[in-house]
Amino acid sequence: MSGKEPVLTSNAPKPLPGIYSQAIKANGMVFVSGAVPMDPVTMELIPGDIQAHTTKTTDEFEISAQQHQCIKNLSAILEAAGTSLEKVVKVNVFLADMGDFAKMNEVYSTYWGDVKPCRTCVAVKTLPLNTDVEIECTAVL
Ligand SMILES: CC(=[NH2+])C(=O)[O-]
Repeated sequence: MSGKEPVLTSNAPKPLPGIYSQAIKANGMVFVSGAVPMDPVTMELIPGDIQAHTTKTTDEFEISAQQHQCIKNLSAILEAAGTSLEKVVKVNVFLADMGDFAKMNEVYSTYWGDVKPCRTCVAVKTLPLNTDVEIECTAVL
């Protein structure tokens, strides 16, 4: 397999068959595909009012919930690969609307402790399934 080892866990949404892997381990690193805010059990995008601790359903809570789900999915894939969120060195965040930048950062800042991974954030025209956010990462094993 030329030093490339695919990662597959049922604790994260299944990848599209024949299209991409959840992650690839290679050369002491793990490269994780973009995670969308999909529930791995239902394979559906989480609803906007998912925040269990509030009844608010504003855009702010919607993207927060979506972002937490993306990171939860990344975390499940990293664990399946034998590493963890703590070992992430690079993150790419894709937003459907750069107007969400500040609220995305509010949630984002609660992860990764003091030494944050490198990060790129871009807004794109649309994301798969019309979600608001997609996040990918690279970690060391
Ligand atoms: C969802 C995703 N990672 C893709 O490339 O379609």
